[in-house]
Amino acid sequence: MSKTTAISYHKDGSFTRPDSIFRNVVSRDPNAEFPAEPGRYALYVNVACPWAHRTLIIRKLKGLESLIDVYHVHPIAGPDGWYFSGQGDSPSEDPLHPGFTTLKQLYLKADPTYIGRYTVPVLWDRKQDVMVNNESSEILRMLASEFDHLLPETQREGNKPGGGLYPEHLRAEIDALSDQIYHTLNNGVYKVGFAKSQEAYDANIGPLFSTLDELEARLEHKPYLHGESLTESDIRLYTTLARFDAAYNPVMMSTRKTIRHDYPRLHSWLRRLYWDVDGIFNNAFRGTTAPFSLYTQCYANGRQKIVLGPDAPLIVPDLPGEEVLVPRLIA
Ligand SMILES: N[C@@H](CCC(=O)N[C@@H](CS)C(=O)NCC(=O)O)C(=O)O
Repeated sequence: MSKTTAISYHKDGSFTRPDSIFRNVVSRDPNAEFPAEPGRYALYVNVACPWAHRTLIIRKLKGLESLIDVYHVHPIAGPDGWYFSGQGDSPSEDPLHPGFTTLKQLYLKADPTYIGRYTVPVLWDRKQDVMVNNESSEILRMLASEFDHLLPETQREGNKPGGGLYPEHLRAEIDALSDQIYHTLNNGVYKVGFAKSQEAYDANIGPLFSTLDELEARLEHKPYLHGESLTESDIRLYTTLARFDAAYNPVMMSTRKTIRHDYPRLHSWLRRLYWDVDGIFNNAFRGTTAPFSLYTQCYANGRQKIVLGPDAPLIVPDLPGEEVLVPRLIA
């Protein structure tokens, strides 16, 4: 099957996100096409990207750092999209394909007929030299469960309090909440911030804040979205809330409220994950969160490119730092 997808971001002024195309799975089954093996897979990420952020969180939360490599592209796109810059954490070329300087080259190596967006995250199989998957929700799930036999007992899902990140008895509830969070928040902030018509903006801003209001109420009697323990839904919400006051509110026009001023329970939930005061998350949240000012800068850049146009001035708003956005929690 030829892997093609629409490149266009907009339909009638509304931002649309095409489906990811590479959808293979890594499995704990040693006979699978992509069996979980130490050192075999690598993740390509952009530290500013919330979808890639999901995969960085789960890699650290599970303690998979020595089993799965990470390669960073430059956080701000070049003329050909994501590229390796040799600056900060980004190598000057693709470590697995010397000479490749863009993610586009990696996608075309995976499929020379590919026409579509060159998105992060990408999970790459070094052994067969192929792209396994470029859909963050699926990579999140694979990394959460399929490498467990390579990890110490305490890191395995079945041995986690509450039955792990995606326990059988909560699956329907987690899927339903993830779906709502995806449409109104994870992707909702893009539908608002990248709207190209007042109608598209108006249609999406209400559902975004209704979901935040609902989640605020939901946390009244429980520390995490589904009860006493962290689940997949918390990870999926975190990547959006960590960027909310730094980027989605000031740059992407989700201006009605901020997390730190208007949502005390969500704010305290965010600070708890971020600071990991009980040391139960292997610093997976703060340790994978970029400097907040980078989020501001990257979204200002993205909105200029996608909505305002290259001739518009690039203005990056001034914002407070970590000490105001997520004040430190002491154990
Ligand atoms: N559904 C994908 C979406 C990934 C995605 O859209 N990533 C953005 C960065 S935040 C990207 O790479 N965009 C490049 C482009 O649109 O050309 C996932 O969740 O993995």
